Amino acid sequence: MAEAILEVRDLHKHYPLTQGILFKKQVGAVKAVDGVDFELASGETLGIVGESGCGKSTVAKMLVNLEKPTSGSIRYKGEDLTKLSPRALKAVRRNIQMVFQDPYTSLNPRMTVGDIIGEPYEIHPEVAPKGDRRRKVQDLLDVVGLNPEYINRYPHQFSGGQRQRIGIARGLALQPEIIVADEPVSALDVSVQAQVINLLDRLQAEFALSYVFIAHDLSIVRHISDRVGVMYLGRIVEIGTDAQIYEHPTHPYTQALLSAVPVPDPEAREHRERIILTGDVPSPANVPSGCRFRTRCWKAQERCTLEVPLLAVPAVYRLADTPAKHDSACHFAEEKQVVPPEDALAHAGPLKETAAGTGPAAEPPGATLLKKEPPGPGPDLDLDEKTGEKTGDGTGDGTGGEDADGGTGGEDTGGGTGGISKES
Ligand SMILES: Nc1ncnc2c1ncn2[C@@H]1O[C@H](COP(=O)(O)OP(=O)(O)OP(=O)(O)O)[C@@H](O)[C@H]1O
Repeated sequence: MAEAILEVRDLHKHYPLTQGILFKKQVGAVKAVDGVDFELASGETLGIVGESGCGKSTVAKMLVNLEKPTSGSIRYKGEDLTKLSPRALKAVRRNIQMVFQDPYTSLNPRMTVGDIIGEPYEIHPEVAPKGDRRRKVQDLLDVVGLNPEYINRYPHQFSGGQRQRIGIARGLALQPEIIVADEPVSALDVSVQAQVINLLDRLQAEFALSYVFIAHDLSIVRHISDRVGVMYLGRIVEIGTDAQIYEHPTHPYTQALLSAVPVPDPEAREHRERIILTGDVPSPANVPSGCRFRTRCWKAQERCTLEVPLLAVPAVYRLADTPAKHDSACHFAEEKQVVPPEDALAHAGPLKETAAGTGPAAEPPGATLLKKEPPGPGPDLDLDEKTGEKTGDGTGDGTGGEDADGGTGGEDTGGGTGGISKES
């Protein structure tokens, strides 16, 4: 891995739970983030996936200093951001910017697009002197595929995809090195998601950006990420390259998540195995002892109640030369192919259907059920990208009806196709 630009160690965010009105007494804590470790190399994309409530957004907020960690360190080029003075932090923070989930609520409706994108210059005037700002903002609009002439328009005059482009332009304004994107496409129409993902891909190459890309959609994360970390209840339980995680997962939680990913090939879909987890995710205010996944894990044994599994290469794979050799926080980590490898989909034979409890413990309470997934709809990610992305010239985001010109439909009928592509 190239040199780490960002290093996160033992990061915690605990929100106190208090009781009493006059005399508040802490009676517990919501352990939103409870010991997260990862590195981000220069120029790479680290995807973070996990179910709602597992702490992804809280990690993102701590990376950009919107939340203060309870403990742990966040090192940017070796400097611990949690220990910097406010003044030093302000200078360093410029290099780590965030793109938010919902472009409908994250842009101030009373501000023009020019003011929204240029607002960071008020805090960091050294990046763009006053006389230069309008031109800089217009350049940014152009870079994200919007017409620079729309600088005086308001957010409501843009479609969802266009608004997210505005959010991305704002994120780029201070020329950061790292972008933390928290579910950047989940509020968008599926037809627009691919365009925004492709834009992020292009910008990464153009500006040598490193991304922390947070999402719950595993297909999108696989497409954009070089490495992927899987979060469960405030911790990363497995981390590795996208091929290691998707094709050679060793943690039961990752395997269960992957088994729910839609498979486009009907034949592969019919033969793949579906793992259905029983029970709910425990409350982050009441985390199970030992392995936090044990209450839903079909492999759980007594050891899992007593010992917290470390995020490390499992002993069985330590000396092996296999893609299963990557960090996994499970006492009984074991490789299991859940989805056929991307390039083998066309030739995939039937995946063996195994019974729950093939691990060390057979059929414990709360066992996972294994059954074949009924044939369902294919993936809903539209892989076509429209090349004509500027508005006002008859092209746009494909959402229809939300013409930045106030027109109807029309603008969103961009021409050629691109499609998501990834060099591996
Ligand atoms: N300010 C807060 N006070 C108390 N609890 C909080 C606070 N912010 C988040 N939490 C709790 O911390 C946990 C993690 O929340 P977080 O938003 O980071 O999860 P997430 O994985 O990003 O989920 P989602 O995808 O739904 O946003 C949740 O249980 C949430 O209720």
